[in-house]
Amino acid sequence: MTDTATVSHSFQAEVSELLHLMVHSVYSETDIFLRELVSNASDACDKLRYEAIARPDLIGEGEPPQIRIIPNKAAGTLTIADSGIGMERQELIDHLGTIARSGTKAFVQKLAEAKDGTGLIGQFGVGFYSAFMVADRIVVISRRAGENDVWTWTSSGGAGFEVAPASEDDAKRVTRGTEIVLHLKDDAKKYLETYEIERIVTAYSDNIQFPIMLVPEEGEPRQINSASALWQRSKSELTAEDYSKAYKSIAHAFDEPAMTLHYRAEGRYSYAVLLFAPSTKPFDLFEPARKGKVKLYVRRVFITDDADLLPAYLRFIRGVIDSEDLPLNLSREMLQNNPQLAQIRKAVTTRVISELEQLADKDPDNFDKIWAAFAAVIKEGLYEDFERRDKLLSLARFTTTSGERRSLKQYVEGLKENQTEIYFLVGDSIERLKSNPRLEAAKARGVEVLLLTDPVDAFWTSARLEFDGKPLKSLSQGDIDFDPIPVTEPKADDEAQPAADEANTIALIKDSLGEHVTDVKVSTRLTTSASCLVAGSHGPDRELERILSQQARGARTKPILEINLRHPLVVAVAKAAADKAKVDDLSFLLLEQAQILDGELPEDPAAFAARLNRLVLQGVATA
Ligand SMILES: Nc1ncnc2c1ncn2[C@@H]1O[C@H](COP(=O)(O)OP(=O)(O)OP(=O)(O)O)[C@@H](O)[C@H]1O
Repeated sequence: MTDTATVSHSFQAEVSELLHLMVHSVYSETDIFLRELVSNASDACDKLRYEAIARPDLIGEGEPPQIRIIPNKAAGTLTIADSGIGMERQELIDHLGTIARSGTKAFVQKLAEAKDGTGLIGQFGVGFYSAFMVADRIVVISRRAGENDVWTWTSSGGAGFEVAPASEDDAKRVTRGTEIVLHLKDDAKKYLETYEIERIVTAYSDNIQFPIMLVPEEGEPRQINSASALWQRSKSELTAEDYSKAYKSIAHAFDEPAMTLHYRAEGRYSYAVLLFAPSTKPFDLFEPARKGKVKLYVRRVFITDDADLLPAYLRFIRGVIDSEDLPLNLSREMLQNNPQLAQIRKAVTTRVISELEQLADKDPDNFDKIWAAFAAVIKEGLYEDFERRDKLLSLARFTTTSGERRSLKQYVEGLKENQTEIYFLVGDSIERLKSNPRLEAAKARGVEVLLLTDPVDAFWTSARLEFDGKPLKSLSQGDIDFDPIPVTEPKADDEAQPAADEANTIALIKDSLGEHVTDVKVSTRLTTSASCLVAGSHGPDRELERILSQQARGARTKPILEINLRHPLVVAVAKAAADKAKVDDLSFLLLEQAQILDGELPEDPAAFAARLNRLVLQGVATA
């Protein structure tokens, strides 16, 4: 194989799936293809400007980085050309033949599952491939900055693409960067009209920092975007619409921002900040890498979106930080160890959190959107960011036995007489938690309980936090004493029921269950159920143990069985004292019931079924 031949390649399977959808899509808002291509062109110009800091010859006397849009009615083509970094042969194959971003991969999976994925296209960009919505053939001609070779990539969608050396004419014309020639489908010919192009660029790409030149078939090329770094402008000049557009173009987003933070820090270090919180959740929020996407600029030059400018628990925040005093030639090591960046990170993090606090106060609707989409991420900060833990706790909103989106401040305002702790239960669904027997004593006293169902909840709650001097306590741990809190809803029939003899009953059950539990105790938290399981007061919460053991990250400890002395099943144990087999059956039933109420299986389901049958049949026989 030589470099002079045309070589055919197949698309990665996900790309073929995506293209199939693009080609057959009935999605009406095809305009976004232009935004995607212009934004790729702008990224290419950013990369060139960055590489040229170390190698000024890459730009040299050549064309400054810019983007041109060239309609050609006779040929039926629309060309998007940039004088950016360009791609060499292998880059064309890799970048325009596969999907690298995991977010897009997840997106394609969603598309495959959805019956009609067209709504998803509008909600999440799909980059370069969206051009196949409007074009039936695409030719890409590219020259990497500083290289002699120029390459052509051609595809009509379908299974694959071809890569070949560019023709002499093409090579002469493309001195640096990339030309993307779209052979428009018949129903997409409107994109050859200059007013259409201008409309779309103004709507989606006005904030692109490089000049976007419209090259009409007649007349002179003219710039159609304002090409200003919006974050450098003063707040008073800008409208909500300006910000919304900036968000969409900087974050490649389709939703509206739920929070906008724009300010300039002056002092020891000067920098401009323009940050947004999205109102919807992206697909890659729970990537193990937990990477943020805030872009670092230095004096208007894009440096990287990989500088971790905010802690991982704020990775959903999008936008730009533009420093006046950092050096332009920041290396990767400098990014990690630069004290000035560390300062900026600290100050901006604090500012984002205080902005969220203000939003919660002044614009609860938008705050709720952020909380609904990103609570599970923000709560990671509760065990990671010791310094800001209190602030994050007051930001947090919870579903509780009293309602939804309750803050701890509201919780504390509603504390009952003698209540000194904040109670919570962790589990996997609100419905299941609501029927959890451990809630009974709290319910009888009108005590509010936080119901926590995000996986992260089992982790941060293990950190033994306090709010307003009140410790947060799990109802599935041992040492809860509800007795000092007066009962507001006494259970008449409970009182009427004679209680079983405490010492005797406990001894009987302990003897039956042996190693299956660490202890058997009388419960103060049960009023209607017979039994429940709790962890020791110093061990981990049972839910955390369950999650860790599912991930094979720790063995489970034996629980403590708590029993309700007034429950008929417990009373029956005492009554059956002389019949060891029956005491065993009843004791195990108390344990197994409690396991089932926790959403677990009894250790030996067959033995459980046999036991249940025996007891039921005895009951039927005596009835
Ligand atoms: N005009 C261009 N110049 C240089 N490289 C490009 C150009 N267009 C695309 N690429 C390369 O192809 C890759 C894939 O582009 P694509 O639009 O599919 O995804 P993306 O740009 O990474 O994602 P997104 O569009 O969401 O930012 C880019 O990351 C880039 O490396």
